[in-house]
Amino acid sequence: MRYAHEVDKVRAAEAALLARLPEGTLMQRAAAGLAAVCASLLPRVYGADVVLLVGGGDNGGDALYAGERLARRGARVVAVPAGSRTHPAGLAALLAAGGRLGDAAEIDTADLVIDGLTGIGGGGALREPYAALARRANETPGLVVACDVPSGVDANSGRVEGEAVRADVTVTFGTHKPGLFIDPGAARCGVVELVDIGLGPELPDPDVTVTGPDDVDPPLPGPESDKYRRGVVGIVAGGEQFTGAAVLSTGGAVHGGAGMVRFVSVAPAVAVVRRRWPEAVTTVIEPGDAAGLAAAGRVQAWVVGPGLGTGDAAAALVAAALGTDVPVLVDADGLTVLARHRDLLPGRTAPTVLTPHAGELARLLDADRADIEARRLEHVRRAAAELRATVLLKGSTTLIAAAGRPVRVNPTGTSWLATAGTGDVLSGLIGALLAGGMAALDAAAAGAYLHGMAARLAADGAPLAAGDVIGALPAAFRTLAGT
Ligand SMILES: NC(=O)C1=CN([C@@H]2O[C@H](COP(=O)(O)OP(=O)(O)OC[C@H]3O[C@@H](n4cnc5c(N)ncnc54)[C@H](OP(=O)(O)O)[C@@H]3O)[C@@H](O)[C@H]2O)[C@@H](O)CC1
Ligand SMILES: Nc1ncnc2c1ncn2[C@@H]1O[C@H](COP(=O)(O)OP(=O)(O)O)[C@@H](O)[C@H]1O
Ligand SMILES: [K+]
Repeated sequence: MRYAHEVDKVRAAEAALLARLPEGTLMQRAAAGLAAVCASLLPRVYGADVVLLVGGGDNGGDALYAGERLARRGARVVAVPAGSRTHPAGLAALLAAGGRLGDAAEIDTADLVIDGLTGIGGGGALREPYAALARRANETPGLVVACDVPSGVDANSGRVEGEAVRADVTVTFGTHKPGLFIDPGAARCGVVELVDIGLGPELPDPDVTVTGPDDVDPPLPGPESDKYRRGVVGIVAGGEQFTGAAVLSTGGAVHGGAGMVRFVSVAPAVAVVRRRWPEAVTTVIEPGDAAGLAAAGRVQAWVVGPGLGTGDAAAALVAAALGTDVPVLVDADGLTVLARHRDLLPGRTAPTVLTPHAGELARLLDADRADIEARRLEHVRRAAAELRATVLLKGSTTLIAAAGRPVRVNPTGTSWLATAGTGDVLSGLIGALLAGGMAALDAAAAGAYLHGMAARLAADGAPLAAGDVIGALPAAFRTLAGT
């Protein structure tokens, strides 16, 4: 499992390690790793044109020492300083190895550019001349290798406020930084290579982990299984007018491995679901009939909200589901209802999973949507703590938080998922995994992984419809070992 640490943890670990090592050791380890990756990317190091973009801090120092190593192997290395200060020992080493100082125009013809403008010390939008150098590096036909973090990307959050380097490869040191995994920063990194500088023993538990195939462990049927033991998921979705969300959520559950799907709603939604998913066992209720929900039969997890509406009838059903002692996933309209009835959450004894997009989370937290999108990690953590739930924040990087646990980042998504109805599929899928007995955080992470994988398989470079994601769920499950 790949993992990441925030900057303060990295600095503390570095300080602990530095205290035991001769001065400069860590920077030399970082530079050696960076130079080795650069050398592996060049057809030939000897004679290659390498430009170093050198900021005023130690990130620039790393780039200078990596440049020294490449110069010693015969590369023509030019340093372009951006700060009022340039790491003096690093610059001296580069010059002694045959490197020289140059200007920004040399970026245009470089075979390889090393971005050493800012690393974990960067903050806010890049100022000039840093920004202009980043812009120019983004236009060069040569390779761009970011040192530690692409400059302009906030290492903790992935936030990009102005110009940011778009790297082909990012060579990061000691541990990953969360911003390398979270968009928009993640999209600037290219391939991420981790260089071991010996930090491991000094590092605390990670702040963020990335779900890998080995972490996705959905319940599988065995000889003892029957439909009840595999898990019955109850879905409360759709209304008089909106029936599509109900169909999609039910489809996600049917193909998500539920032993049985119970669908509970008003007559028009039940009619449509029954036609599309004869596998579902349906119950017709009057609008807002909480007793009807309770009488639908035993379930091991509820999904409530897609297409439900946001009025009093919907609120009664959300309250009824949250009043049970089984896991409940609240999505879509259910979240809008919850924003007005936050009192429904604290009394729960069973797990609650909330699956908002940024707009829905903004309503839940009384926050600004743009602020949530800019600082997704911070907000998803805050939501999990304040709402006492597992919170899955949807969007171009799906993040999943539960209090006291590392935030999970989902790596499988694709921007083709940005189409109406795909979120409804996700809710049914996670509901099925909850009903199958998975813990809330694991179910949400596994659901996001399988959903993103299904979308990739279904899209294959072309637009997809939400229904295609359902159709590709079996193929997504098959990508996991052991299924
Ligand atoms: N610690 C260690 O042991 C190890 C650390 N290592 C390396 O050190 C890096 C951290 O070095 P660091 O702390 O010196 O910070 P760094 O990333 O160079 O940034 C500071 C510079 O950026 C500038 N700057 C900032 N924001 C800016 C903006 N918006 N726009 C423009 N400029 C801006 C800021 O300017 P100032 O604010 O001073 O004017 C200052 O000059 C780390 O990422 C890794 O590469 C490795 O060698 C392994 C061992
Ligand atoms: N730019 C994007 N890149 C990757 N995935 C995205 C992007 N935008 C949205 N998604 C994903 O698409 C789905 C949309 O869900 P949602 O917003 O609830 O839509 P709906 O309510 O129409 O079903 C979520 O899984 C979300 O993570
Ligand atoms: K950098």
